[in-house]
Amino acid sequence: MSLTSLPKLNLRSLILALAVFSVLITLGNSFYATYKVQHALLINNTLEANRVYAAKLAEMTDAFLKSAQDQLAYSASLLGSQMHNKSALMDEVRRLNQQSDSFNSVVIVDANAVIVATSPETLQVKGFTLSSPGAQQSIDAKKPLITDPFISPAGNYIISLSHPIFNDNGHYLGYIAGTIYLQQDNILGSILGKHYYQDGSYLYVVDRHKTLIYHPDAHRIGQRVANNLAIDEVTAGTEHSHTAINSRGIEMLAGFAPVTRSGWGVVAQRPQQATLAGLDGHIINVFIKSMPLVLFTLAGIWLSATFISLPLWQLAKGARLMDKKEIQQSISGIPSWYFEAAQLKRAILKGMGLLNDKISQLHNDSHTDAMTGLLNRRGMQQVLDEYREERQPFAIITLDIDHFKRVNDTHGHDIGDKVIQALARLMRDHARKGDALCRSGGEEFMIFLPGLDLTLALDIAERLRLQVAGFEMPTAGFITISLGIAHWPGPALTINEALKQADKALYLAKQQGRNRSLITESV
Ligand SMILES: Nc1nc2c(ncn2[C@@H]2O[C@H](COP(=O)(O)OP(=O)(O)OP(=O)(O)O)[C@@H](O)[C@H]2O)c(=O)[nH]1
Repeated sequence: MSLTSLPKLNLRSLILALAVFSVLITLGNSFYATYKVQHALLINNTLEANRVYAAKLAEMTDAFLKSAQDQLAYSASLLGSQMHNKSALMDEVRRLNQQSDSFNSVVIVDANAVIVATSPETLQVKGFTLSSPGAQQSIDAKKPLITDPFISPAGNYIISLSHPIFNDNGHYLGYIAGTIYLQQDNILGSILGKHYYQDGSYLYVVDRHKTLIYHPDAHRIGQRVANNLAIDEVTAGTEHSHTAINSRGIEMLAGFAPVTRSGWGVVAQRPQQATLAGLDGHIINVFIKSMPLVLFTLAGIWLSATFISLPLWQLAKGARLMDKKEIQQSISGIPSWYFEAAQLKRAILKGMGLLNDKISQLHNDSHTDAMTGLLNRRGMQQVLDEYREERQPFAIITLDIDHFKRVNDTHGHDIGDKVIQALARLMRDHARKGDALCRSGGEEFMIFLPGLDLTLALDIAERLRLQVAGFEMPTAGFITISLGIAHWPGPALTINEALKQADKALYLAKQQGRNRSLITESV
């Protein structure tokens, strides 16, 4: 299909299409940008909130460990002189265990790794010689210690905070330890579990070997976590946040902070999907809220497009109907309020003016005899048609120069032409407004006199004849004319018949000696 065969679009549709396209592109662009900005904002805010949250909890955990170690240090300082006093030892472990919720159990172990006192006593491990790595760690260290997780003699998975006991001479007597049962209710749960979020958010704690020591899913405690960037970084002592894939393959927004005292790491995380869940709804909400303004804008564009294109549309419509008579006036009335429309209107009106002049000139030319300026046969026919249509009665004078051949023969054709032109001038001088003067043949003329009867027409014919006879033609001198007169009364007679009567009268005038006017009423 060629371009020219496509249906033509109008200017208003084009402006509308362009404006609507621009509005849609701008809207799409701003929604996309809003979505992107909100997306980044939500993720960054969540990452930062999780980092701050993890840092806060790491700080709280650190404060708890310090307080617990201070408590153990105090007890150790009391026990330096009491290691032989079994009841004092029992009182102290009971006090420590019951006075606060810091520990699940408290034990005192002598230098030979034998448990000498426990609280609660239900543990029934008193007298038991410890061989667990945690116990050995505490004995070997001989200094305050937070152990790695290990299995206690009572079968609990624990970590232990211990403090060495020395006598006044600085001799090592053993240690006092508070334990935290990792897989049961414990102080870490009290500190960390209270802050549990909704919508899939959770936090966990790893020790310095990346072993989970606190996790909302108790089954996971004791597991070592590999290939987790957040854990790698937090156990290296870094406080930060970034996305990480959890053990179930879910993308999480993780914030993490180290607990410096123990080398542990606290990780707080939220599923990325939960963070972004509201975003689509938010964007749809923005879309719905912006709709009234968008529709208002589109209506404004539609009105503007109509207003802008109206003058050009009216001019184009006018130009298409240029051949209609009244169109020039209606084009003049088009309000062309901007430069291009005003110029086009001017050009169209000017073009139409020139065209009309040309047409009327051509019309005149085709209806006028060039030599005399009188009507030619076509012009004559038009006048007769109008009379017939209007049923306008008229008188006919047909006239012919007498012996015109002689003028030509004597003075030449050019002088003959001048005589014809002079006669035409005389006829015009004698005519009333409304008479139609025609050159019907070489030296033959006709005059139509609307509304006149035969008598009046005869008078006029006579006056013209006398005028011509008394007028000296250039070079040719005096000439005479013969005239035949008839009348068309209306549809009772055909115009052709009336013309024939006039011809007949002229013929008779010639026959009767020329230079006369005759009436014939019937052929
Ligand atoms: N100069 C000139 N002569 C014309 C023109 N038209 C016709 N004639 C001449 O007019 C003459 C008419 O001659 P005829 O028809 O014989 O009639 P006449 O000589 O006028 O004689 P009657 O009409 O009988 O009085 C011819 O010689 C034509 O050549 C014209 O436009 N110019």
